[in-house]
Amino acid sequence: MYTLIIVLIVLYLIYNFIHKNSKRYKNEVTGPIAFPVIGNLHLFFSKKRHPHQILTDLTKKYGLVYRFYMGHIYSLVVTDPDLIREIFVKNFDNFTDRLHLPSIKYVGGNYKGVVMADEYYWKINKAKIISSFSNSNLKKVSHILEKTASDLLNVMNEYCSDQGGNKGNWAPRLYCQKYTMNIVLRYIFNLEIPYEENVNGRVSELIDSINSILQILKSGGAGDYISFLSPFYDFYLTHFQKDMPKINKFIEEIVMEHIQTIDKENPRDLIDSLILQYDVTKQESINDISCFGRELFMAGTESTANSLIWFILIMANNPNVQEKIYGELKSVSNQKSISDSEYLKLTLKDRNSTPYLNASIKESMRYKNIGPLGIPRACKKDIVINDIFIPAGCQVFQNFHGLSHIDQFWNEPYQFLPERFLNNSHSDVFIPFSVGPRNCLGLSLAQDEMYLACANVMLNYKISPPDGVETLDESEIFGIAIHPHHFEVKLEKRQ
Ligand code: HEM
Repeated sequence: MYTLIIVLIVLYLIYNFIHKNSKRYKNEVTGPIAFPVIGNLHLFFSKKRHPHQILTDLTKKYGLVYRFYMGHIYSLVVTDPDLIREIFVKNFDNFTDRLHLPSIKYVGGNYKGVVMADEYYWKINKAKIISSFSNSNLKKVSHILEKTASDLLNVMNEYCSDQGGNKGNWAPRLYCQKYTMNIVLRYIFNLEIPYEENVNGRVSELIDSINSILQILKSGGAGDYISFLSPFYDFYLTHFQKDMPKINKFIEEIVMEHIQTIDKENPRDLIDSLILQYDVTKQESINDISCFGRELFMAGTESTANSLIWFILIMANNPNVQEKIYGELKSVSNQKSISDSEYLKLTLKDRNSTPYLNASIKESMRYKNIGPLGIPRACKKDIVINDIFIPAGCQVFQNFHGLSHIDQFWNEPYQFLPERFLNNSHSDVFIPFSVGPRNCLGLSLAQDEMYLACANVMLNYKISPPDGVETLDESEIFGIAIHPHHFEVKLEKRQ
């Protein structure tokens, strides 16, 4: 009996090996040798290189499009900008879906929200979200952004004036998280968490829960991609994971409070606008609205917070760039007799006058791309695009890290050189928000948040590594959003 089982297992492994490595279709691309069961996942076991770096390294051997098995799932890693547009723009209908994996199912509430929604729900929900975005009084968004950026400056001011009190160096992480979180909270839920509220309190708990949920997406690995482990992983997530219920409770309480206090003629925020589109007597509608709120909250906080954190770190390491930005901002602010904002010296209206800052923000997002592999999509039907066969069920990765770091597209890609964006938008390869109808919904919000925070922080403060430290560590921690190791900076108020 045991012998038979062993023979069957060995036969299966041989079959699986041949199946994965043989070319079954004309025009199929090749890739690294894939092993039975794990496929190419073993290549990620390196301690020195992160998955996005490994996938970019592989382009040297296999080119800008290659096949990579994530466990049993045939995946295509695409670093060819033309092919990315062919797939995600021209053939969008065939690549609308996300992959059905336990982690995506769990985080996306059974594929029903928007970020992790499957094709069916995405089509219904995206229309509702877009209509809510334009209905709600989000036209006031610049006011929300300015107020939140000014709150950030105020806490930084307090820090600076307290420095005599030995507060030590300034750690930007929680403050940047709070900045982006407050924008999303105000924008979606008409809520705010004042900076005076202890950063280690309720908000911090929420941030911790979000971080561990994002950790699930990051490390789904074996449970997601090794088929016989998936049901166990699914069971574990549904029954034992404690963070999602915490976030759900937080969001559901807000939605219920909105339902009770809504003024139908005057929606306060995105949740009110969604409530107007649903029959909220049904629990299912409440679940749907809560799911949108949760997903937007998660998609909109860590992504921009980490982009901002990287910007601050990079500025500390590049004093010359920082001085150049300051010079530009100072001259713009000197030319303004009155500010167009009740809160800030520089606003979104100044963007056209600050080309060097704009270039530096772009370059920081290229240099440290927080979402180096985007959110993969699934291929619906077998298709041949640009002479490349893509099978149904294939998972397609847009290799944003490769697009931002391959010599073929950039001179000195591992140097931080804002000048490269001064006369060239590089919009062919610089696409951190993805392309096509399912690209990032928060693109302009994220860009506005970045601009307001970077412009006003740079105008008001000089940032440098703490005394005795020459440069801050720029190495990356892999996650759903790539982030730096914990760091602190010295803040000096500009006169
Ligand atoms: C630096 C900041 C950000 C970056 C780099 C970023 C990048 C991305 C990327 C690469 C995708 C995947 C698109 C695809 O499937 O091809 C995405 C999706 C999405 N992002 Fe962002 N994002 C950022 C900030 C935000 C913000 C502030 C929000 C909103 C509050 C947001 C909301 C979303 C949503 C809702 C989706 C799902 C879109 C869909 O599936 O239709 N993002 N983002």
